[in-house]
Amino acid sequence: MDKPFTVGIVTVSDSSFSNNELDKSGPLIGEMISSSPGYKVVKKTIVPDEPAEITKVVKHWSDDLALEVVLLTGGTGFAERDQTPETVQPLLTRVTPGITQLLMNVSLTKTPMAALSRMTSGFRNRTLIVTLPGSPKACRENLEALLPILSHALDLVRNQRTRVQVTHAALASSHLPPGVTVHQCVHQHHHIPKHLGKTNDLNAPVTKRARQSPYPMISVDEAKQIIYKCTRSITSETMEVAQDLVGRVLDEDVFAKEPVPGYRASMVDGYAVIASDGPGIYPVTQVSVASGQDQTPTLQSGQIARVTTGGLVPEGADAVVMVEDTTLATVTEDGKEEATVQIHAENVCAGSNIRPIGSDCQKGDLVCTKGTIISTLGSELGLLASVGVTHVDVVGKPKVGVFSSGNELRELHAAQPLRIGEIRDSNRMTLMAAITQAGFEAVDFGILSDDVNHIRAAFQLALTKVDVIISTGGVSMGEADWIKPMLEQSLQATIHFGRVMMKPAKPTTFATIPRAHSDPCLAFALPGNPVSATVAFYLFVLPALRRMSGVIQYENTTLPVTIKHDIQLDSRPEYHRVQVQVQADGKLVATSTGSQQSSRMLSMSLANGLLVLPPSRPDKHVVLKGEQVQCMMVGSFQI
Ligand SMILES: Nc1nc2c(c(=O)[nH]1)N[C@H]1C(S)=C(S)[C@@H](COP(=O)(O)OP(=O)(O)OC[C@H]3O[C@@H](n4cnc5c(N)ncnc54)[C@H](O)[C@@H]3O)O[C@H]1N2
Ligand code: MOO
Ligand SMILES: [Mg+2]
Repeated sequence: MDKPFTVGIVTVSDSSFSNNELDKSGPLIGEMISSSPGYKVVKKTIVPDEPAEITKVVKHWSDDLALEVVLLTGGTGFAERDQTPETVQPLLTRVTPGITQLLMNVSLTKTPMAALSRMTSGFRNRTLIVTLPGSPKACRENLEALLPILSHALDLVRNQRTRVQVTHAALASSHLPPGVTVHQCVHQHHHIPKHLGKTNDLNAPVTKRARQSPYPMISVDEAKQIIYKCTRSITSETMEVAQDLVGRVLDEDVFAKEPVPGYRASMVDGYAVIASDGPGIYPVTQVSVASGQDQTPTLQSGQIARVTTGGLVPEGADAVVMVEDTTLATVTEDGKEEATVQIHAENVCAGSNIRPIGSDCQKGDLVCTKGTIISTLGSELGLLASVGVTHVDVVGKPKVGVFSSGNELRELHAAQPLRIGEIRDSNRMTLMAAITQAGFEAVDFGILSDDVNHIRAAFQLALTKVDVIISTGGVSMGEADWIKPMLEQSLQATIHFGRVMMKPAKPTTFATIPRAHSDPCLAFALPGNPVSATVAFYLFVLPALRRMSGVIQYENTTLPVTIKHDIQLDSRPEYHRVQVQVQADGKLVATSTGSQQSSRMLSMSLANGLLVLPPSRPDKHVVLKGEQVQCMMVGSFQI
């Protein structure tokens, strides 16, 4: 059985707020919902007829708690304090006039007085919000009308099936299509695209294209959060403990397979003794150089054994005396061996200079926890090797497909010289290198022409081969910018955002493309301008790839740097390319790489950091030489 739909109930009423006993509608709705299978009331509250209070609870329940339904009762009438509909309406990202009309129609069949109720309904992202009248009777009638369609409506949202996919059969039964699991669907889309207008129709002529972008401009932080919500780690795989494990993230707790040391080992070069024998001259009856042995020899009282550091301490011996605390007494006839040695050390304690079995690590001890990154320092690899762990489960790594798009693009290595209007495809070169350098597999899907069929076919192929697709070009307002409409109209993708308030890379687009037999594919449709594509890669794609491979420990590290000259601020928050250097006094100083045109790859090639500059304000147009600014490091320092 699917998990129940989560419901929150808000009673909006000044009087019920001051005396909770007066609230009859809230409990009634709670009872009706709770007694309907498939729902769970997870939140209930009473607020006064105050827009700020209503807004706070609706936003919190939908944005933070992600409830699937919020039902409000009260405040829908004509009294001056009745402000529920006008408070809720601006919070909605999509209205559902059909639901509002259904409720009104049902109410009107009961009484014409229903016309005096101002119900409203709609979605705030994935939360359905319905304002019901305040009277218990009207609430009951409305809910009776709503409940028969509610679960289907919520099912569509939860599973993100599109209108095309919703057949009458699907309406009659709430079962999912074959091959599609609830799990897949739930993770498929997290955000309903909030188009401000109509996206371009793939079949429409240029005369019909939108002249304003229908995609709202969101902040970089919002964009990152959206991406992270859609980002899931790749299924784990078992790998041999070896160098190529570096950078991988353990997907299991790992326990020692063997104790370390596995035998009583000497900590020093010297003589294994029986501590109670005390100082004196003793025959050297055994030699134990650190090496494999078939059995443990035994030492009798009155004997000593010569041992090396890490060598096996014979049975019976309980301490090792350092060679420095002994002298040679006699040698064998051939003069090649020690016959007897004098032990000078006094008051030797039992156990001294011996590492007992398992004293470094017991068999079964936890040595590495799930989530550990096998670091380049190699210490985790050494640890695993030391305790006999030969294989571990690690989080898989996403495969990344890369396209460039644009009729003007030519392969660098193409035989013919460029014709007028043509340029070299540099984006694939940059991105493939950056992906590989970051430790991910990059699959080259070549250059796409600005032809919708070509673009669609290439994406369809990539969907079968990779976990993440990065395309560049074709995402802005031009007549050949087909990527967004193609994603939505041909691949039923959800475009989670299509513009970000930043410079460069404003038209950065992020979508998830559903697939029948696996998780949705993440698609980053980056702008064509080479610098825009590169910055967007470091800012959005790389952290997502890392998360998919289980790395959540670090991303987009920023450091405070001192700028070496004035920099003009842009109206958009800007990622200004700089070269960061470490001064002799340890201070980090940043020099701009010059003109920041998003076409100018030179501004990127010299950079190892991106200054995170705020947008200009009337009182601040420039950051001055000597000011400290946060800088996102994308490369290493020249020290
Ligand atoms: N009317 C508007 N025009 C533009 C806007 C806008 O908001 N309104 N946004 C501008 C911004 S900002 C950017 S960034 C670009 C993004 O354009 P697209 O993503 O649609 O990319 P294209 O139009 O295909 O190409 C833009 C530019 O980049 C060159 N390019 C493309 N691919 C490559 C490649 N693989 N290697 C090297 N260079 C490439 C292409 O030739 C163009 O010069 O849109 C602005 N326009
Ligand atoms: O955002 Mo665009 O990337 O300025 O050039
Ligand atoms: Mg364009």
